[in-house]
Amino acid sequence: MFEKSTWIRLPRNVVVGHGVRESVVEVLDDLHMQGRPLLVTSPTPRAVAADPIAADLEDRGVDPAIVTVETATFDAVETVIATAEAEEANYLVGVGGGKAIDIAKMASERLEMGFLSVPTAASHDGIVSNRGSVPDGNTRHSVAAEPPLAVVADTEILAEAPWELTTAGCADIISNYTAVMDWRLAKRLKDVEYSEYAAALSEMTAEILVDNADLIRPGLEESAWIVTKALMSSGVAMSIAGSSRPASGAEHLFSHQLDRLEPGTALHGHQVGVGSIMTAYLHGGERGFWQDIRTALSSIDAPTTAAELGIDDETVLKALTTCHEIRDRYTILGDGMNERAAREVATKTGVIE
Ligand SMILES: NC(=O)C1=CN([C@@H]2O[C@H](COP(=O)(O)OP(=O)(O)OC[C@H]3O[C@@H](n4cnc5c(N)ncnc54)[C@H](OP(=O)(O)O)[C@@H]3O)[C@@H](O)[C@H]2O)C=CC1
Ligand SMILES: O=C(CO)COP(=O)(O)O
Ligand SMILES: [Zn+2]
Repeated sequence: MFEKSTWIRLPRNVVVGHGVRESVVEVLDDLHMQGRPLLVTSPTPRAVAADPIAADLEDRGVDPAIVTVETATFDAVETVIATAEAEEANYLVGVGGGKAIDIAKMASERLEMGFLSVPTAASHDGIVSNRGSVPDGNTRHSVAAEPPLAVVADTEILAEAPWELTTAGCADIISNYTAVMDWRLAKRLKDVEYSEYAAALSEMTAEILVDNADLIRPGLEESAWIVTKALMSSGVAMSIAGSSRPASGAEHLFSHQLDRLEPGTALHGHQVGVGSIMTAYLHGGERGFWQDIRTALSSIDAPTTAAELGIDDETVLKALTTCHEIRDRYTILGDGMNERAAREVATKTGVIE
């Protein structure tokens, strides 16, 4: 008897475009979300978007509360939960980069409340995903969490964000190539759960982004549009898969380990991009695919070396040789690289000198 079942959780409304920040109230109405919102944000996104959204809401007769979080920690999630309870909030609105949106996701899961995702940076593909990434002890990767009921992505705000945030988002997408290679390898070697639809969507998303690399330039609203759509498509792939597998392989393990060794030094997307160059090399040896990844990253101004990440060579080697321990996810790293092999891949790909 066929007993498999699947439950794909996706946002109901996705609104992307110029000035759509002002549509938050309409989106709430459309979802029949009533009562008091708690805006969950971080310092810069608060000034850029959360305060103006709060003012819009007040003008429309809604009385929002607001909480600002500084770091992606479980303490921050607890602060949001306590604030939501104290302020008698009925739903959450995450306004910011990956940190604010993930904290809102995790808190909404615990509070059993809906939430809206309002990205202020096209820097990561968690904008629509059903994953939340808040470090907990040794766990740094994402876990299942509440997906947003709706996304409101204002391309005017996203285009004005610092260019490196957009290049980080592009690199997070380009890394889908190696994530899917790792996923297929794990399917073949370990028979892990695999979705061809999610894998194809993830690869196609990277393909479209790379094909449009010429259009992705600083300050252009069209660029913000292209990158944001790609980030959402990648998030949908994760939701279809019910895991981050389509968008996270060994290159993400490398990045998560860098977050432990050198917290706050480089952006998530930039780290996974550099990781992807090296894991593409491991998948394809000298045959050239890793050069394609590196070229794609350079074409959108994303870092391709440890020096450009601001991370020293020894830390890169330490991350490469230990990151397979981060989670139970089979990748091209297998049961780990030794130092000589790590030095070879990092040197051959030009990541370290
Ligand atoms: N859940 C998921 O599926 C996924 C989650 N992630 C997670 O997302 C995080 C990475 O996201 P990322 O956005 O890079 O991290 P942050 O949210 O930390 O944002 C990066 C920086 O950008 C600033 N910022 C955000 N918006 C603006 C703006 N409009 N103008 C100026 N500055 C701005 C932030 O300011 P400030 O310091 O004031 O906040 C912060 O300094 C990681 O924790 C990663 O693990 C990544 C991919 C998928
Ligand atoms: O960053 C992600 C996808 O881009 C989420 O992946 P993780 O599950 O490795 O945190
Ligand atoms: Zn990522």
